[in-house]
Amino acid sequence: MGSTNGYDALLVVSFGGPEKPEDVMPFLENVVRGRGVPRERLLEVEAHYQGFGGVSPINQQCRDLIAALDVDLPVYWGNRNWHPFLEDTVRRMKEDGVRKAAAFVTAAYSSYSSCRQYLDDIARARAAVPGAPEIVKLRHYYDHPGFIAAMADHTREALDRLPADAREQARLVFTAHSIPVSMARTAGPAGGAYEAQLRRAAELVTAHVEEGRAWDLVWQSRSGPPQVPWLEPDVCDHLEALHAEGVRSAVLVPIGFVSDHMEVVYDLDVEAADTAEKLGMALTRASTAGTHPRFVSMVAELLAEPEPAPCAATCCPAPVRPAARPGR
Ligand SMILES: CC1=C(CCC(=O)O)c2cc3nc(cc4[nH]c(cc5[nH]c(cc1n2)c(C)c5CCC(=O)O)c(CCC(=O)O)c4C)C(CCC(=O)O)=C3C
Ligand SMILES: [Fe+2]
Repeated sequence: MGSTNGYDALLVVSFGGPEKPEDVMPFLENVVRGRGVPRERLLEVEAHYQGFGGVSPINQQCRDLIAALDVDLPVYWGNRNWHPFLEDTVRRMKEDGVRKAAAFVTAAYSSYSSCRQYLDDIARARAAVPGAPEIVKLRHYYDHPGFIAAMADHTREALDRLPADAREQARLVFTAHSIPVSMARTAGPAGGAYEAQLRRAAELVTAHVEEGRAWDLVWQSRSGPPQVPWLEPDVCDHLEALHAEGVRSAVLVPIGFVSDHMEVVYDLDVEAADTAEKLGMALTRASTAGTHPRFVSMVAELLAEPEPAPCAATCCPAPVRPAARPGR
């Protein structure tokens, strides 16, 4: 599919992840630089990565998505936190003569972490490369029919993986990365957009799967210092609450992510699965959009849309972080 907007390249922008054990700590230090994440939390998360051989799945998932794309443009890939770094990619784009690229970010929703921070990453990379191409971030796609169709298909598959007698009553438990409550309040042009968009996507997916089936939206992968409030409830606490209400089966739907990266395979497939087993609940997990054909074709459709208006400068502001206490 061609582009009507004068794009001469597509840039896939992602989070990045380590691919060998010795890269895990330097990667994590990039992620949390200046963000007040306690050391204990970092060491805990390091153990999750080392438990998977020091390899995050996310980079390979970006390669797979790029390989699956059917677009008539050269495709580049740059990350926020690990190689290939965005700045190196933007330099290569400039050397290749790219003048105006569309950026597809592997995050579908509004918030500082899922939108503004990527815009800032792109701006910083461009500032470091004299003559850098113009880079236009494609719009949020949480409600795009391609994303919704992919998630609905994967949710149906996960329902089918439940024991037959557990399907009828199974709750759909949509999950997304928790963020600080203060970040959630200021997400999007009028605030609250992260949660509102997630609710909308969950509603659309449920309507495609089975109108009227009960669903919830809960949070996973909480980070940050314990005294700072983040969105709750956590998915594991929620499974306990459901169990106490008499619910005996659930399908986890990681609607907040677009690939089965570490947050999904550790926090859901290890931790939440463990919680469900202890409770005696039947639990399956839907795959993320990944390389589902409708998700892949969505990228080409976004490229063909009229160029999106840039986000207002006041949209999804950077959080004001409490100054680190002395001795920390
Ligand atoms: C909204 C959101 C998304 C979804 C949008 C998007 O996809 O961008 C997301 C994705 C991801 N988060 C990831 C990993 C991590 N996130 C962390 C920490 C944090 N995430 C936050 C938010 C989000 N994160 C926040 C507010 C923090 C606190 C620090 C800060 O204010 O920035 C930490 C630090 C350690 C810890 O967990 O405490 C890690 C290691 C990976 C990679 C997985 C892999 O390697 O496969 C991915 C895709
Ligand atoms: Fe994160």
